[in-house]
Amino acid sequence: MEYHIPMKVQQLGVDIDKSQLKYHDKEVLVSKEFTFDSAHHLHCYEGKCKSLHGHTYKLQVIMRGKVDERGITIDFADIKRIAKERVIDPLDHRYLNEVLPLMNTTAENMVVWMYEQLNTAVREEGLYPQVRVEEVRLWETPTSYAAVTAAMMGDAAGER
Ligand SMILES: Nc1nc2c(c(=O)[nH]1)N=C([C@H](O)[C@H](O)COP(=O)(O)OP(=O)(O)OP(=O)(O)O)CN2
Ligand SMILES: [Zn+2]
Repeated sequence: MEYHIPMKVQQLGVDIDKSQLKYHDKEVLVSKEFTFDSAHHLHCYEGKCKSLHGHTYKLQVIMRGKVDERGITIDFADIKRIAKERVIDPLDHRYLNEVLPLMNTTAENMVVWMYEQLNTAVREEGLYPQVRVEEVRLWETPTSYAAVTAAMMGDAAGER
């Protein structure tokens, strides 16, 4: 996204040159966390999780990109909007085996699906061409999570 900031900007009441602004252009990770509640059961699994049960899942979305002249990589509000539209709202208070594409609803399979949903949204919107999904983590319980990174998905810098 292009922001037109006057060559002279006011910071702390002092006019400074844009070239004096520190830190824009540096790459930074930006992260936001969400929770949602869903029911599921596992197939091909012997243990308590073969029966219908529920979790309060925790999702962490980590984006990576250059800091713009406002000092922002990607607005936290945009991460929230994208995650809600593409992941949280379709899954919250739903039966996962019914709403997800055909898969065993393990944390591993779900986190790959989530990464793909988020990555597609960021690319399709084009609001932040310099930003990409760097890592997605999905906690099924407070002590168990699965994660994928851009490098694991073949989307790391230089691979695109
Ligand atoms: N590698 C995976 N193992 C298990 C998954 C999974 O998605 N990936 N899922 C389950 C079940 O869905 C289960 O509900 C969660 O398992 P578990 O961590 O064993 O559940 P607990 O309630 O015992 O968790 P605590 O935080 O230790 O209380 C099983 N395995
Ligand atoms: Zn479970």
